[in-house]
Amino acid sequence: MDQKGMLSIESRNVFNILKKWLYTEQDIVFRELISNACDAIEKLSKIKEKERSSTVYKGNISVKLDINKNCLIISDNGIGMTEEEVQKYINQIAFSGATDFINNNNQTGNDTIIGHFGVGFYSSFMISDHVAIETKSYQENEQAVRWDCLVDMSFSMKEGCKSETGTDVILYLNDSSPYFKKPTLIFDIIKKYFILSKTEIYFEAPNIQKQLVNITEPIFRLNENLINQVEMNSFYREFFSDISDPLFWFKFESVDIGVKGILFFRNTKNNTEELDGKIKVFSKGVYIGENISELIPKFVNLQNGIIECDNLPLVVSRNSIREENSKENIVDLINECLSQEVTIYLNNMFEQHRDKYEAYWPNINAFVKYSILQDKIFASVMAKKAIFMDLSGKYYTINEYIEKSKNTETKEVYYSSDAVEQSYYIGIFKRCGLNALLFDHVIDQPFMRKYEVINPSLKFIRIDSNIEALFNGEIKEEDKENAEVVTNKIKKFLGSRLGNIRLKASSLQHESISILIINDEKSRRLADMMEIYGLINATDFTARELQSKSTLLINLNNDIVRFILCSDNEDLLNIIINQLFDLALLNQQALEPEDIESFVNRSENLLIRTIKK
Ligand SMILES: Nc1ncnc2c1ncn2[C@@H]1O[C@H](COP(=O)(O)OP(=O)(O)OP(=O)(O)O)[C@@H](O)[C@H]1O
Repeated sequence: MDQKGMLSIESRNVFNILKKWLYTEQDIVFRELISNACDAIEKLSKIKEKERSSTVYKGNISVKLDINKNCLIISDNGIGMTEEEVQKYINQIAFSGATDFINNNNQTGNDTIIGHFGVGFYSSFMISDHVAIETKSYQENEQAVRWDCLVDMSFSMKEGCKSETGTDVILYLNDSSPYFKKPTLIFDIIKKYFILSKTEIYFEAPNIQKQLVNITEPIFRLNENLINQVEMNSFYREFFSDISDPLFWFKFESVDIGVKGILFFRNTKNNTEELDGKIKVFSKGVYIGENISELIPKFVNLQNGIIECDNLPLVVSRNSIREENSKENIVDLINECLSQEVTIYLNNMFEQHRDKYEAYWPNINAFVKYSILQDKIFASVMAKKAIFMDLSGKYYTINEYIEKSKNTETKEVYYSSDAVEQSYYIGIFKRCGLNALLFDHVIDQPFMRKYEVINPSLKFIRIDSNIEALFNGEIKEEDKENAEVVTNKIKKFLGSRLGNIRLKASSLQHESISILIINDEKSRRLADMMEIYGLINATDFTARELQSKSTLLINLNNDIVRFILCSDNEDLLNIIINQLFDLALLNQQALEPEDIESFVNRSENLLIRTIKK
């Protein structure tokens, strides 16, 4: 029973296996055949280089849809094949000429020859049942070869009639082929995969004049100081189909891992853009994918960019990127490199061009904060570089703000989450010479919580919460009795309207404040969370009130409050107390719709009283 030997393969099934396992999209045919043509050109130019040939060699590829002959022809003026090479590399599936070429021509591993499995050519049977090759080798005295193969794997070889060096791959298509109806499908595929190919690729079809498809010398590959900004912007807009110019861009290169590229920061001021940007990855000039999650850190994906890494294979599946390069772990290296490059660039801008950083901030604000929440490398440097505008319109980092503000010991930072909703409190702060930061982007809340976790001694307090201490509110011994009288009167006239709101009378330094609703920061945050998770309704003030402990702060130093203290006019007290309470609710955006009518009536009543006086 003991046996040794080579496994055999039923060759007639090979095409089916190739079609099913390796190739799922027809795009692959064009990618493989044009890659072969690029390889053939690359090989010939390397040979010419080595021979120090005096004639200038310029490779080019043309893809032509011929409706009369029902075929698609992919021609190159590359190295071509001898009869022997067709026998070896085409008639034997899974036999690549790439390794032979590198060995025979003493090439180093860092060339840009693409193929290596020796199967790509056979993807052509995905769209054609009859494939032919007309080829002539660059070698002198070699006869041109014509090779024909049908989908049943029967082939014939004979002397060809090609007179120029190079190869034509001819795919005979069915009448029903979609490409005859819509030749632009081919144009779009070539553009997608080979837009950055260094070799000129032309396309020609009935009713479509021969035209260059790719950009052989894209502007972003130029040395940075040779780049014209206007041309760069128009390249960007076209390449990424963006209506706006980029905010800014930077190029990067890591020689160690063989990766280079450019990142464009998107101008998101219209807020109509898709959340994710487009990071297009190319290997040896061929497009291999967009926003590949293994390669690109999630936060970098928010921007647009081009990454070129010749060490990546033209993968069939994304997972194989990781497997193929598991030794070098190129995926992780590229991922880390991108995190670092973005971090270094923004950190340098913060450190060296603060004015520029601040000017871009409205546009990069959400990106920087999201990235801090997402990426450890980025957060380790940039968490301290997030800036916030204060009430006077100046930008500060949290640390800068704490250092300059009065609250150094307590490290309490007051903030407004909505300058319109909290305008009354902002007004009070400004009147009292106090300052606060604007945290008015949705991402500011999670950012703030993370910042507090990292810096436990720091507390963020919303401008309408726990602010009593700011006004040096205190209750003197001699005021205690007055405080009780005022509180009782207010309780009496507000009755059930007070709900859960507690009362507190205090002598505040600032006389202009009469009564104020103050929320407890902790319970308000809890209520906000419950609202986010749908446990309470945003418009249900009573439910919110139950969750957020609010206090009605009464300023004994205010004239209206003094009037309440002294007056016995129950009718007037009722009007004034309810009016003040409605105003306090209004300032909290919490005046319920059913109370608005009585508020308006009471206001009119007060006006009539004033007129009659
Ligand atoms: N246009 C061409 N000009 C010259 N030689 C070619 C051309 N197309 C294919 N060949 C030869 O045929 C070989 C097999 O091609 P095939 O596409 O099947 O595999 P590959 O390109 O080597 O590797 P891969 O499977 O990764 O594409 C190539 O290595 C090359 O030697």
